[in-house]
Amino acid sequence: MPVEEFVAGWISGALGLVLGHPFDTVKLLGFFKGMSFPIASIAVVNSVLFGVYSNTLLLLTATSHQERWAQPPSYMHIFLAGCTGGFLQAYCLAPFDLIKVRLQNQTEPVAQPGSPPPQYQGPVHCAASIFREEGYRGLFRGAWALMLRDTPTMGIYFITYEGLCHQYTPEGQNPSSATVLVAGGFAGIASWVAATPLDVIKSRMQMDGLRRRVYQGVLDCMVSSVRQEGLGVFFRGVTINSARAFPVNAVTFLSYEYLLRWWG
Ligand SMILES: CN(C)C(=N)NCCC[C@H](N)C(=O)O
Repeated sequence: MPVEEFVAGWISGALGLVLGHPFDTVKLLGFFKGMSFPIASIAVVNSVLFGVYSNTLLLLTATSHQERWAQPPSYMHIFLAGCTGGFLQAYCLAPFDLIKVRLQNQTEPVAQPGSPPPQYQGPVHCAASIFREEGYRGLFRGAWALMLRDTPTMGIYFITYEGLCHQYTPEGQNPSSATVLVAGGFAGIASWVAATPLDVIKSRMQMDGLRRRVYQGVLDCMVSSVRQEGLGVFFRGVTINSARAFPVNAVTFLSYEYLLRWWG
């Protein structure tokens, strides 16, 4: 099994994250102290996404990454490989994402004098407290919503990227840097527009259980959110998600492609 894609996915995910960090911080009005935890987690998750995507395509089409521009796979194969990568990355992402959401939501924009200390003192303390108070399954709270969010959206992500690259690249050539940047940016936007409804539900499920359980499951969370706030709830954060997605994914795909060309 080729491992370059895992390593390239690892590095490119970390680079994208550095660029997206200011947007992530604004998104939840929280202050996510330190970047080592998000970099480590996104790097692992992106490595799984890109590594599984590329190896699934290799299984389906018997073409390696280097051969794919000359012998493009079908959109069905790209979609299936993207969905497989998305499903497995969601499983790895679940505990990291839960910790990120819990830490972001507990932090006030401005600390009030005399206010109680935060419940979680950092990522490791947060993971240990969730494990102690909510059990092993607590670490996977919201994982179903995350898998529902990421499986189809990663299919959309890779179809958009590969489709735009092919559209703007002469037959048999590698896409130019500008094409990779634009295609990567739009792939990020398309995937986040598709992901936002379940992203909202996922975050609510992850915060559920902190004090008491409110939702019975993903469907119940969807129904009660729509009842209370209307359909607009599914588009909460879509603008900031898209603004963040363009630069993050442009850089992610550019560094991914260049690392693979450099090693190939
Ligand atoms: C949930 N969705 C839509 C995605 N994960 N999309 C793929 C982009 C991944 C990239 N690290 C980012 O954070 O934008």
